[in-house]
Amino acid sequence: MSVEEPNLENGNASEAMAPESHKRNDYLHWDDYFMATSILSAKRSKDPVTQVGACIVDSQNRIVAIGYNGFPRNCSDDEFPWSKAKKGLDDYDPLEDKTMYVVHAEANAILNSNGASLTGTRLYTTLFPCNECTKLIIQSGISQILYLSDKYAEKPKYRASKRMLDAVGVTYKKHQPKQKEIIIDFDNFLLEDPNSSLGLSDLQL
Ligand SMILES: O=c1ccn([C@H]2C[C@H](O)[C@@H](COP(=O)(O)O)O2)c(=O)[nH]1
Repeated sequence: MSVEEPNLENGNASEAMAPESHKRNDYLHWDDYFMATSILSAKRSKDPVTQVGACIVDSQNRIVAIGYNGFPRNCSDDEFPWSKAKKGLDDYDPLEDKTMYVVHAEANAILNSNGASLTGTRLYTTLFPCNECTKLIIQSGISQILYLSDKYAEKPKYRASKRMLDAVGVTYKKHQPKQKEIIIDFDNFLLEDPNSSLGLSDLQL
C-alpha cells in the first residue's frame, strides 16, 4: 500500500494515515547517496583550493571504497606544502608544490579497496578525473564514472582523460542530483521528540 492509498478499513482515518506506518518517500536516491558520500569524503581534504572525494560502488550498490585528496600516510599536512609553486618567479621551487605530493581522491579510493575486484564498478567523484587517475581507473576495471564538476575540462590532462575513456569504452556522465540539498544536522537527528531541545550528545545511545 502506498501513502497515496490510505487504509480506511478500520474506520479511523487519522490512525490509518499515521506517517510512521508507511514507507518514507523522501529517502535518498542511490546516485545522490553515493555522490553525497563522495562530498562527505571531500570534506576530509586539507587542500585549500580543491577538495575532491571519490566513492567506488559495486553492481549491488555496495560501497567498496572511498577516498579524498591528501598527502601520503605520515607525510604531515603541516610540513608539506599546500600551495602551488609559480613558474617564472625568482623563488620558484618545484619541491614547494603540492602536486608533487598529493595522492588524488580517485587513486586513494582505488588503494583503499584493498585488492578487492573493481571490475564493473562505478566511480562517483566530485571532480572529473585527471589523466593519471584515469589510467588507474581503466586498469582497475571500473566501468562507469559519475562526476559533479568538470572545472578543468579544457586542460590537456583532462582532455587526455576523455581520450582514454572514449578509446576503451569507460562511460562518464555528469551527476544530475534528484534533490537539491542534503542537510546533516547532528543536533536534531534521531530525536524522539522533534520539539525537544535535547541535542544528540544528550542522548544515551
Ligand atoms: O582527478 C583529480 C584531480 C585533482 N585532484 C586533486 C589534486 C589537488 O589536491 C586538487 C587540485 O588542486 P588545484 O589547486 O585545483 O589544481 O585536486 C584529485 O584528487 N583528483
